Amino acid sequence: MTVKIGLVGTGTVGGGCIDILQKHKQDFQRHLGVDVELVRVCSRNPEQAAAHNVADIFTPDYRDIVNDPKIDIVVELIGGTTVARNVVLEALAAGKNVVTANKALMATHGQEVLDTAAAAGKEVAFEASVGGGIPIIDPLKHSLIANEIGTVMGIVNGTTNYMLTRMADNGMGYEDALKEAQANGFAEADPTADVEGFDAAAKIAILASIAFNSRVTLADVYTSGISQISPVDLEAARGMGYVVKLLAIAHRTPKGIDVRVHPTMIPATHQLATVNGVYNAIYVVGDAVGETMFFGAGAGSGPAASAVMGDVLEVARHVQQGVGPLVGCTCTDQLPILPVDELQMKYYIRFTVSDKLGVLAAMAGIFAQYNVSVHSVVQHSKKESTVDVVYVTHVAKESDIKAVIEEIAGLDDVLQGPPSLIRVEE
Ligand SMILES: NC(=O)C1=CN([C@@H]2O[C@H](COP(=O)(O)OP(=O)(O)OC[C@H]3O[C@@H](n4cnc5c(N)ncnc54)[C@H](O)[C@@H]3O)[C@@H](O)[C@H]2O)C=CC1
Ligand SMILES: N[C@@H](CC=O)C(=O)O
Ligand code: NA
Repeated sequence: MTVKIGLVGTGTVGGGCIDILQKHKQDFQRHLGVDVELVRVCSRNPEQAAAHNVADIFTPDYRDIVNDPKIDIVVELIGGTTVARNVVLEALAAGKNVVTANKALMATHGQEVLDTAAAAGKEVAFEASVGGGIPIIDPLKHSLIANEIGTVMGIVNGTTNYMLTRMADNGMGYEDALKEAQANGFAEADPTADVEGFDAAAKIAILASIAFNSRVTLADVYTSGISQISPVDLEAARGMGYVVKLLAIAHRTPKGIDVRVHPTMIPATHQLATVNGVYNAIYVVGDAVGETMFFGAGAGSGPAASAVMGDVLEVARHVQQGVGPLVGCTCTDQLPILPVDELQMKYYIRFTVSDKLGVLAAMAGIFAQYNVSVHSVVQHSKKESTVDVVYVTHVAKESDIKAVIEEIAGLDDVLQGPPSLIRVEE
């Protein structure tokens, strides 16, 4: 039997999938006994289909794919939560299996998608939605299933990791680093999702849902991106023996799920500190297995297409064997989300202030007023009349830190808007 594939989206990831299919179709038959055929592709860019030699099966309308009775698997690679949601839900309702790389969709409408799949008796696979080419969803759903997972955390956005690496190691400016990441096909259509942390937040929502068997959505994740981070912070961190990474963190705690994304200072010796460029790494701790770490390219055409095609072949195998969905939704529990204000950690905070007598004393008074103990304070001259003042605190409560920042930001001699705030993990 030939399993027929319809592909919606022929951009970075879709194009990579077409390339893999064309290169390895015979190998899939020989090694796996799986015969797959790409029968229709759809996008807003017919020139992409032509560039991948599939102009003859191109359609501009996704309904030509979801309504085609001979198609077994619909691959959604357009992104976003509007048309993509229609493609996925309509495909399932029409009795197709679905493979998607869409973390925004799975982190916001995951329950609806999985319920629709269950009602239709079809599969939804989304390995590429987290960590690009790194296998992480499949290990959580299969190899690690015997564990109670306590922690899943890591670097899950290739764009920002690439930018932070270029800024720290090559002194590159923020805008230039972002342009490079976009040119490499790492960034989302709207890179705000990357730099403001929403892409990483969607990914940790997906991972936390699977790891803790409890639905976590994008809206549950406290999110802060890298747009306030400047090379000054990266340099200051280096001077203290730290590196700055955008970490996605999810811990199971007695009070609920602690889930967040924010720039984080980690010691230069930490196992995540050497994960650079577009690479991602996800650290998972289970009660039986202990510590595990998954590493690889988190974005880009080949890595993402590798994960998508892995799902396609697995689902195609099930279609060929006539077996139904093997693993559907695993969210059996309803754990609360821990409010971020309850966090207790160390903080790095940089303010830009006028170089005037009395400013530092006023700031010190505010720290003391909220019982936030300062570990170190360093003053860096910026221009003649302004200075950067960098504080590192002892362990403090998030709500107290917020109050300190708000009050200091209100002082006349504090110049910038929000200060640079980086949480410190030891
Ligand atoms: N680029 C990457 O490294 C990775 C991307 N992803 C995800 O994969 C998905 C696709 O991303 P990219 O390939 O990077 O995007 P892209 O922007 O390169 O390609 C998007 C494709 O969707 C098509 N499209 C957009 N709206 C459409 C519509 N209404 N009807 C039909 N086609 C439409 C476009 O014409 C284009 O062919 C997204 O969900 C993204 O989050 C996941 C892992 C890595
Ligand atoms: N924009 C994402 C692409 C993969 O999910 C990233 O940079 O990691
Ligand atoms: Na993956």
